[in-house]
Amino acid sequence: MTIRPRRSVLYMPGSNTRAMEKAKTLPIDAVILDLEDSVAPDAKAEARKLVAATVKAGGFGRREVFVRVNGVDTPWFGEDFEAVVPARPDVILVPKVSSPDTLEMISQRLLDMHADARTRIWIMVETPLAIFGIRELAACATDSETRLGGFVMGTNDLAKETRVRLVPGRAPMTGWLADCVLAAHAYGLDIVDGVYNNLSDLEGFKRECLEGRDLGFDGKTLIHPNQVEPCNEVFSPSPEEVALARKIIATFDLPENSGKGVVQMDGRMVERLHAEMAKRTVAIAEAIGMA
Ligand SMILES: CC(C)(COP(=O)(O)OP(=O)(O)OC[C@H]1O[C@@H](n2cnc3c(N)ncnc32)[C@H](O)[C@@H]1OP(=O)(O)O)[C@@H](O)C(=O)NCCC(=O)NCCSC(=O)C[C@H](O)C(=O)O
Ligand SMILES: [Mg+2]
Repeated sequence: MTIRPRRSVLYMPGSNTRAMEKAKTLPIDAVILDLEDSVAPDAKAEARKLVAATVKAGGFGRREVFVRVNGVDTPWFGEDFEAVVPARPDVILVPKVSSPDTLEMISQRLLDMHADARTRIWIMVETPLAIFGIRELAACATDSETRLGGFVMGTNDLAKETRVRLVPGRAPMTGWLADCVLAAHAYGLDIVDGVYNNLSDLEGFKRECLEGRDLGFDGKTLIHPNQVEPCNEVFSPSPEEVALARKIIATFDLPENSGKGVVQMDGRMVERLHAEMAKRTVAIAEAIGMA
């Protein structure tokens, strides 16, 4: 089983050369070089050039490289796309996508530009309409031409659009988050949780990481290097979980269990579905260098 870990996904403004260089030294799974909200209108053209050159130059190692372009309804989208696609990032992240039509338009554009086959499209889920239509958006993954690879939650924009408050525990939003996780995983997509704005509150941040992990997110988007370590810790399996996973796999590999769907192990029921989950845990551990 091959798995691409996406525990820690760090945003940085595409206008900030120092941050983009620093990202190459951080233990993150992915970077998002941002051309949208963190770049002021007057700085967009310069940032676009800088991001295209940074992606082309490479040096991010095993870290996956996302570029967040401006939304399709903005004056910058077309030029962002023209500059970023030839640079061949792993992912182009498109904000404020609310319907499959937009996704199809983006895919057609990639096709017309003969984009590198490995470049995927991810979308930010951050409008009320995207939440209403999340299943239809996720179902676009069944058409490989859309290149849809996953979702990133935009919890700040969701709060802005709905007037929901970003309170500890996120109770007002939990139903939406859970629906998005369900839709993503139903169609084999990865999904990454939104950001935690208070970068000096690491306790609150860790609590929100745990919340996201327990809801089924694959990782969390981050805004500052000090969030990386606690995030990786929460979204990595513990050594005990990996050891248990190996034991479950080994138990089902025993010749006497070959025909069994369920066995008893250390006083608990273990089914083949647990062996499948265990294989995923081990694959993640291997991918992050734990095993
Ligand atoms: C928030 C910040 C502006 C704070 O920056 P700064 O004041 O420079 O912080 P520090 O002095 O503590 O920085 C220490 C060193 O770390 C580097 N740094 C800081 N942030 C990053 C980063 N994100 N990536 C890489 N490196 C970073 C500094 O350069 C310092 O390095 P050094 O000098 O070598 O020691 C800043 O953290 C920041 O800009 N964060 C990202 C903001 C961003 O991208 N926002 C957009 C995404 S969030 C979003 O849009 C939400 C979504 O759409 C929604 O709707 O929810
Ligand atoms: Mg947003």
